[in-house]
Amino acid sequence: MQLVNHSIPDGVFDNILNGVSDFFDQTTLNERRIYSKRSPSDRIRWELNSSTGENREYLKVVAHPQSHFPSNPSGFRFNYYGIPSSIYLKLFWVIWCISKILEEYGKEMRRIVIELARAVSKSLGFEEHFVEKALELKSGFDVLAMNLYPPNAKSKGAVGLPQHTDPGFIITLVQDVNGGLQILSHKGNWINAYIPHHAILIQLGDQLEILTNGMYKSHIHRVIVDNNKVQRISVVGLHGPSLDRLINPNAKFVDEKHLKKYREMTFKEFLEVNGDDEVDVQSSLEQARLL
Ligand SMILES: O=C(O)CCC(=O)C(=O)O
Ligand SMILES: [Fe+2]
Repeated sequence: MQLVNHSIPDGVFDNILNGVSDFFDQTTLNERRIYSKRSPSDRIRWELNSSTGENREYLKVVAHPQSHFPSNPSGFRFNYYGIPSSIYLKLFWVIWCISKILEEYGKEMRRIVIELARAVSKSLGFEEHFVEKALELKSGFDVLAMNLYPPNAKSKGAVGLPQHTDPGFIITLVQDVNGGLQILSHKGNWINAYIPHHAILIQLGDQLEILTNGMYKSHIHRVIVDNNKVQRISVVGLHGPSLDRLINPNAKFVDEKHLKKYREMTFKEFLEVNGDDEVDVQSSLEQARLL
């Protein structure tokens, strides 16, 4: 689904995509490596995968309930592991310059997500706050992932990101150039996602599938890079329930004909099933499946 009439000023999209592009342009790979995973408590996480199975660099930042953009010092590491402080200061400066943009973007996406939660509640026949309450979205766990895919000439294969679903309620996505993202249709065909300029792509996440006992399906998607002449940036908002919230198929969707298909887990447990931690925001829908 694409949201076009969203009342978010165009400048918010231009700022975030330019800001993320500046971040990658103004820093070297070695400098960005500072944010490699070192501890599960890190609130900023960088990774580069450059192989036949995945060609993507990303920076993930926790955006809610507490934003960890580097204007908030708890999100920032200083002077560990013998890395010269000049590199820390440079990265701090570069990210600090875009932190207001990230914060503004994160807030706009949350507003959209709450509006969608109300629309989804009504579409399910519940009162409009049903989803917000069931997932405790007020203290929902949101992560922004800033993804950079190389042009085909620089990738190690056709795959930007292998097929997966994303945890959470709703996933928002904006991009600088079209190309690469594909969504699996219910008939089993890969559909190229075309996202108009200044539109937001909305995908459904695992916890909505669990809450509705499989009535709404989490979107299976992947990124293919072999047609990309230029590099592509996407900014993905993973908007989830509160980490401590137990997520269970709602009774309305369970009866003798529709048995409970997923086990009950807190969102945090769900994110940790495969040995990942919450900032990795990896799916474990298959492990949660009972039927
Ligand atoms: O970059 C894209 O188009 C998709 C990224 C994605 O699926 C993710 O970050 O989970
Ligand atoms: Fe994804």
